[in-house]
Amino acid sequence: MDAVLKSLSVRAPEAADKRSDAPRPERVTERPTRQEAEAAVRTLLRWAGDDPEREGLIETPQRVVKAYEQIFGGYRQDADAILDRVFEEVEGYSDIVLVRDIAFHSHCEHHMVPFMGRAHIAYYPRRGVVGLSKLARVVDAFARRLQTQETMTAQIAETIDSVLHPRGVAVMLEAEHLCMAMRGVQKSGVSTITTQFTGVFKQDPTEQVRFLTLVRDRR
Ligand SMILES: Nc1nc2c(ncn2[C@@H]2O[C@H](COP(=O)(O)OP(=O)(O)OP(=O)(O)O)[C@@H](O)[C@H]2O)c(=O)[nH]1
Ligand SMILES: [Zn+2]
Repeated sequence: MDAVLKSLSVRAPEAADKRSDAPRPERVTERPTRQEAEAAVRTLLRWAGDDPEREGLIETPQRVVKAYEQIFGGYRQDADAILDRVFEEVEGYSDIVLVRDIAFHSHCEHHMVPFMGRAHIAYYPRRGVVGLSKLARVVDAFARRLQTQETMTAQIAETIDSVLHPRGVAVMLEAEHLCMAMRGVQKSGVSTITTQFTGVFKQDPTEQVRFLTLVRDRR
């Protein structure tokens, strides 16, 4: 079961242990109603300096909430379940499988501003392979949450590792963070690269080089 889904599970307030020496209870997160979410958008529109009642903005809160359902739909997805179908009839194929240039859009957890880029994923199958699209679906399941690039990289690698038990997983994300481009330090065109390796990719630097070479080789 996916840790983020678990951390967002709703618990009754009385279930929390009130003793001061007790371990910290699991976070209680009540999902607000759609009406509450739309009211929050109206507040932000007023905070930005606009009039939420003017014609162009009157339906914007509904649209924003609908957009959030898609953009943050990853909270309602179980990433492990995406990988539950394994194809074993692959004539014993056990060499590298690399899916590169998986485009993704996410939002940074610090500013709720988009960061976007490409994910490259490789694994050495141990017992069959998964559908290639499923790797892209795992990327989306984590991208459609509030994220840091590092966390997202680790979550993708951990999910593939723990569900498929391959001989190794390599994940690389390259992304541009609009919170660095549109605001704050205002540097455009900066890429951030993150990698996470498990198994043979972690143990053997030549496997890392093979992965990086295949990611970079554009012939
Ligand atoms: N490590 C990491 N940092 C991120 C990511 N996305 C955004 N950030 C950074 O998160 C930091 C938040 O810094 P704070 O000082 O708390 O916030 P801030 O005052 O808005 O920072 P500035 O962006 O420098 O204006 C910034 O340096 C962002 O560039 C990410 O995915 N990974
Ligand atoms: Zn940010």
